[in-house]
Amino acid sequence: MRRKLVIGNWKMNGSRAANSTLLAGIKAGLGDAKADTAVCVPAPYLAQCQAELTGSPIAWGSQDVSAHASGAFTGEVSAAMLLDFGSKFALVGHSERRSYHQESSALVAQKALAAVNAGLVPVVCVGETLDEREAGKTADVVGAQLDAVLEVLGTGQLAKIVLAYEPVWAIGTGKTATPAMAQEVHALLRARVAQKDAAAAAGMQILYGGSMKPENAAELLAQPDIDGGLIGGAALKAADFLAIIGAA
Ligand SMILES: O=C[C@H](O)COP(=O)(O)O
Repeated sequence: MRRKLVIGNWKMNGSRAANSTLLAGIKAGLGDAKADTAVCVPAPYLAQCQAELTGSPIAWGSQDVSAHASGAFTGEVSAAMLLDFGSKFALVGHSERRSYHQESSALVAQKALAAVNAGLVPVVCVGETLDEREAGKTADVVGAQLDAVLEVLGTGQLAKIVLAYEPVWAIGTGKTATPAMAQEVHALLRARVAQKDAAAAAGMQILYGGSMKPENAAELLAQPDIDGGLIGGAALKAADFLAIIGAA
């Protein structure tokens, strides 16, 4: 039985004061939630998460990680640096990184590998655009994005990653994939992982992201291959984030 995992992706939002209020609200309302919980925050706030979340059940992580271990890579943050601040997760290949920063699937795969090698859990994001979906290319697009990662990870490493299916057309738009649409893609992603490592596929947490909110979370999270959520906008309000965690 896979545990449910709900991750809040704050994107480029927050301030020290607002973060404190949000984290305190989440901690206060978490109760005995059954789902695992984490927040992926802008890198400058990792120290704040470490200070305010250590000892709580809430894990934290980054929204990106360098493919390189160290050196002359201005502006990048290495996996070791993220670990220095107690991070557990690193998002890799979020569609906003792929589209605004031209990150290729090959680079995303190298980032996932760097994370795994350092002991971070990469949350590998895949997803198709609306044009790709309407052209019937969803399976090919997400399959190719996944394959790039499967190619670089060695035996045993597949059990150390989390996948997130985020249809690009559903991110921040208020449009959500129907539970059936999301389930179909999650099942095909799991089947593709199973071709390489059946045990890892059976245990792999595959999260859905894209306008998940309290009103639609329960139905999405009830699907057999949806193991949690990667939450954007609704993760910025403690009550909404807690409601989604409660639905998981
Ligand atoms: O990483 C989170 C996703 O991009 C979803 O964002 P959203 O919940 O605001 O649609």
